[in-house]
Amino acid sequence: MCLVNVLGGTIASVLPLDPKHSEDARAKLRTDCILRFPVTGSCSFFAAQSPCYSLCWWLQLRENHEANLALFSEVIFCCAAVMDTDEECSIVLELSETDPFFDKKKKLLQSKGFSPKERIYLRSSSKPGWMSATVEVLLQIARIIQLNELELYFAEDDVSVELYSPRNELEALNSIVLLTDISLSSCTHLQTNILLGLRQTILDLISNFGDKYSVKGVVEKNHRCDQEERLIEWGESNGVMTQLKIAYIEEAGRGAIARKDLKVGDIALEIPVSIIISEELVHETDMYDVLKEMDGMSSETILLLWSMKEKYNFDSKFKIYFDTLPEKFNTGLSFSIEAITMLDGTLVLEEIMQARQHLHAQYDELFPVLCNNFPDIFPPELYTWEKFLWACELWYSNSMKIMYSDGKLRTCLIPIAGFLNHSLCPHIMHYGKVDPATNSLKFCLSRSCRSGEECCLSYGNFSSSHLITFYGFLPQGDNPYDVIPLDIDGSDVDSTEDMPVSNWTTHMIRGTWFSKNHSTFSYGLPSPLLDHLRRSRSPLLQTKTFLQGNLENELEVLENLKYIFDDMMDNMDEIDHDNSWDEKLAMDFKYLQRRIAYSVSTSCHTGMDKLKNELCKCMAEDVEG
Ligand SMILES: C[S@@+](CC[C@H](N)C(=O)[O-])C[C@H]1O[C@@H](n2cnc3c(N)ncnc32)[C@H](O)[C@@H]1O
Repeated sequence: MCLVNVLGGTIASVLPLDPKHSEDARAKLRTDCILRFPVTGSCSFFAAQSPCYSLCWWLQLRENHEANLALFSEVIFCCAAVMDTDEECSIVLELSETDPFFDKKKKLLQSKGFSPKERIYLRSSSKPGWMSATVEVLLQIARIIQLNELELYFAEDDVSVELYSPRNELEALNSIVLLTDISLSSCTHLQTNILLGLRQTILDLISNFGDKYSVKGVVEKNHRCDQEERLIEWGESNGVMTQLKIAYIEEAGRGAIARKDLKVGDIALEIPVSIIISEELVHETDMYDVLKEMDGMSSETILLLWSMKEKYNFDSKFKIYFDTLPEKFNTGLSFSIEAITMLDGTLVLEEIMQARQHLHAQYDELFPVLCNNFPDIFPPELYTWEKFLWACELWYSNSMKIMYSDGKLRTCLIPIAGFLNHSLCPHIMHYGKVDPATNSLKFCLSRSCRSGEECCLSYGNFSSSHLITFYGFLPQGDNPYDVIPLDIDGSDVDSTEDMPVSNWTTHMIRGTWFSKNHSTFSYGLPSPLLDHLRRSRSPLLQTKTFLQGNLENELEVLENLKYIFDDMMDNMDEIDHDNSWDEKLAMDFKYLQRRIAYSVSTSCHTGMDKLKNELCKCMAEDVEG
């Protein structure tokens, strides 16, 4: 018997995923990330489901803007342009054996006719279309190599995929640009022409991709940004170099606008380490002397407490920065009871409730003890619950994790960079590592940005539930990370040699509109989930055949799934008051979750109809036979 529970629902029906698995996986991913893997979001699938609370309590509630290290550190897949003859060269794309998902990616590559190490020849040919055909092959391989765990879960092996996610597409395209740049440094004249041609083709693809998939922020022209301009002037007098100016963007507060056309590889913003707010700053304060003696006090907590006081320090070096911060952050953490009540039946309800409870517990642990014992250092009027919540929201929504030249990851506030908004199709993807040569943080473009266009970052591969809770917004466009995790009982499914079970230990579902394959046995649903459900119902059946027993099994799988998602929709009653910012966000999220559940239910329904037809044909053949 296989039980499926949707994580979410009402609070009472929530079953947590196995926390051990999540933690192990997170730890593994983190290690990989720091050493050689792009951090963006690989962890967020787990983070969104299983917040863990420990020393670094407030930070771990949210994987804050992660260090985006990939293109700055080791190239994550072996790739080399090998020069063959004057007129011909080849590029080798190799999936690294140390990739945490090596086996799964290898299988996917093989299903598309590629091996983990492929040499692609670039021939300057008179045949029309040779370049686009070559680029398509390079891209197919690069996309698979660049998949993160969640994208891999939803990857389909029996269709030609044009897009796994905007993140994946931009990573794949940029990895080929990087590869051609490496090759261009050592090649002959003729090879240079071929490689430059390839490079330009990829740059054009990046530009077209941005035009097609990005949702452009609309600048509100009648809003002044005097304070923000003062901050930029202050930054520039302290060594900041920027190609961006600040403006108000509809529904997103302030944002950064390109002052001129910016190309892939251009540095949009460069911030010297000297104006980054990190733990070193606090070391110089008397507050640090008190806090460092306390057990379990993390540097993030110390920074948070420091920022509560520094905001009111007229002599602060960062006064101009603090003056530009909003008085209210409007994240899920400050949702009203009315808005929270409206979230009943949704995934975000649990996330917000857990986070709030946790923050309250942490506040109670620190206060009023600190104020009573050290009133000069912790004046009670600055350490109220409201001010504490403000600081938590500041650090959740504005901090970034940065790797310094000493190899240490630090959680930082970065003046000016804090104006960059998030996009599902970002211009800047890698910004997390201090350049030791300049001792500065560089925000380089992974896709071009036209003069006057808003320039956006990726905060990480977060679900909308996570973005609402910790950032207070729902991104525009289809978010591929909006998954509904499923807690499936019955994971000990036996495998036989010819029918191996896919070794995914957690399962999930997302809007079936993301899928290209709605045929029988696929239905737009993730194959690891379907395989698991099939095997747990009937381990010995030869699946994906049109035999009666198998079709009946298949039908039951879809019936069960449909039942769960119909139930989810029934539990999300439609309430219609969207007066305040939080009630509007709650309604928008509810609509999103309903849309996902509806798409799953509809796909199941369509699949069931197809299966019933097949069953009828099967039975008719039996009768005739
Ligand atoms: C790092 S700040 C970016 C600057 C911010 N807009 C401001 O005015 O200070 C992060 C906050 O910006 C807003 N934000 C970022 N990306 C957004 C987006 N795509 N849509 C709407 N709001 C966004 C959210 O309020 C989020 O908490």
